[in-house]
Order: sequence, then structure tokens, then C-alpha cells
Amino acid sequence: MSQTNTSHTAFPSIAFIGGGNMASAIMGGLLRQGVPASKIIVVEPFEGARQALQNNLGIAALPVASEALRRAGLVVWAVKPQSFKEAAAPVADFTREALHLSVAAGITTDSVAGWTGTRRIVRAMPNTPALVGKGMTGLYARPEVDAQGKALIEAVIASTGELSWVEKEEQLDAVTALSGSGPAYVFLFLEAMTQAGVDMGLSAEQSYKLAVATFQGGAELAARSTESAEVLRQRVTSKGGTTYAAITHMQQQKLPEHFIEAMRKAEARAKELAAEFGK
Ligand SMILES: NC(=O)C1=CN([C@@H]2O[C@H](COP(=O)(O)OP(=O)(O)OC[C@H]3O[C@@H](n4cnc5c(N)ncnc54)[C@H](O)[C@@H]3O)[C@@H](O)[C@H]2O)C=CC1
Ligand SMILES: O=C(O)[C@@H]1CCC=N1
Repeated sequence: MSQTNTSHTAFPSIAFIGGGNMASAIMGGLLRQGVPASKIIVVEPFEGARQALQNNLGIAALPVASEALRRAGLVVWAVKPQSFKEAAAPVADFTREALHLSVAAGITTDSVAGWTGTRRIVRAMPNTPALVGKGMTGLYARPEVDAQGKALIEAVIASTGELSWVEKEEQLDAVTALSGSGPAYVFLFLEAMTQAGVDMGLSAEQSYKLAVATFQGGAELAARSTESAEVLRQRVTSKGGTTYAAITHMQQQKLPEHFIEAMRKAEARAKELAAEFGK
């Protein structure tokens, strides 16, 4: 992964099309990095979302596309895959000279190129921990994006956490299934672990605290260790002990296999979204 040398003073104006969760996470990262709100333009048709942007980030969003978008050197597409084509129609004429960054799940850069009239496109798959600067974003750049363009994208995304480039665009569907949707898997496990703690006599509050700290600690240990996850797991699992009882049950129930199958469903859905909403 290359390091970026783009300081925030070198940032162009950045337009966000869609001002919901993911756009807010990226805007929050930019503001934390010292990018002035005056460099951020947002098109957001939903009044409630515009109010939230004003209240939470101090950013005044436009309800519809306007000439103001011509200022943008970078356009970030943060609308749902279902709304992308419709959102692009009124914006495209103002943004043909800009670099484009799409975070929409599934939607290919060929589709984005067709709707925006430019091929300078990077496609990204971020995740919601970006809200707290702990995001993980997979990125794919079309060949038309030069090194300077990639450095700018890295600087924007680095404000939300870590990033990793993929060589083939289709690999972003795997990134989507893994780290894009992944926080939801973590939260599902947190819910189940918390429920089990309550069933065994702990309070919901204490049980949740234990579960969250266990995820944080386990992830930090894995990140800092040179050992594989398998070895780290074996170190917790004394033969005939408590962990052994739990893990053996999970393996007998084919939990890992089911989990892998579930992630393949997410990957397949990313491809379906492209087919359904990319035309
Ligand atoms: N939430 C997540 O965990 C992740 C989401 N994504 C992708 O990010 C994109 C946005 O997702 P969220 O931020 O979660 O959704 P969201 O619903 O919070 O935000 C989308 C925003 O777009 C606005 N919008 C609708 N039509 C529009 C139009 N014609 N022009 C401009 N804005 C319009 C909506 O009012 C809404 O505020 C999606 O494509 C999703 O696939 C990617 C990675 C993770
Ligand atoms: O569920 C979704 O479609 C989006 C993409 C990854 C996370 N949320």
C-alpha cells in the first residue's frame, strides 16, 4: 500500500451526491483532518438528512444539483445502488472534468462511466467503522485514473481508517461481502454473545461490555501477533476445557461452513445489484 503525500491544503472542493451514513462518515473524517467545510458541497434531497448534516457537521447541503458542482475536483457518489442512475442525471453535466469516487455496492465503473460521461473513476467499498476513524476500505481504480488521482483518493479515505487497493474490479464484490457487510456480522455475534451472557445470569449491560471488549481485544491481539488466527484460537482452547466444548459444538454444527456460505450470498447479491441497477 503506498503512502499519500496529499495534504489537506492541496484538496480540491469535494462534492458528495447523497448525504447519508457513508457520506457523513467520509465528511466527518475530512473535517477531523482539517479540511474546511467550505470545501465540501453536498446534494441531498431529503430534508431530514440535510438537517442532520447541518446539526452534526455544520455543512449546508443543496436539495438539488446546481452550478456549484462545477467547483468540485472530486465527486463522491454515496447514494444507494437503486438511486444512482437517477441521481447522476442532473449532476453529470456539471462534473465531467472531475475525478469520481463511488461507494455504491455492486455498481460497476462501466455503469458509472455511462451515467457520468467520464472514465476517471475509482470505486470503493468502505464500512461503517469509518464513523469512528476505524474504517476498512477496498479500492479499485480504472486505468484512466493517474497517480495524482489515486493519491487524492487515498488522502480522502485515509481520514476514515485503513485502505487496500484491489487489482480487478470484481474483487470488490469479495471486499463487500467481507469488510463492507462485515460489521453487521460482528454486531450479530455481539447480540448472540450478549444474549447468552444474560441467559447465564449476567446483566445485559455487563454482558454487552464483556462481549464488545472481547471482540476489541481479540482483533487487537490478531492485528499485533505474527501468529495465525488458527494458532491464536488453539492457545485459548485447552483440550477437554470450556472453549473446547464450545468450539467443538460450533464445528459439529458446521458454523464455519455456514458462515462462509453466508458471505458468498453477500458476494452474489453485490453481483445482482450490478445487474439489477447498473443498466
Ligand atoms: N452503510 C454501509 O455499511 C455501507 C454502505 N455502502 C454504500 O454506500 C451507499 C450509501 O449508503 P448509506 O450511506 O448507508 O445510505 P443512506 O440511505 O444513509 O444515504 C443515501 C442518501 O442518498 C440520498 N439520496 C437519495 N436519492 C438521491 C438523489 N437522487 N440525489 C442525491 N442524494 C440522494 C438519500 O436521501 C440518503 O440520504 C450505498 O450505495 C451503499 O451500497 C458502502 C459500504 C458500507
Ligand atoms: O448492505 C449493503 O448493501 C451495504 C454494502 C455493504 C454494507 N452495506
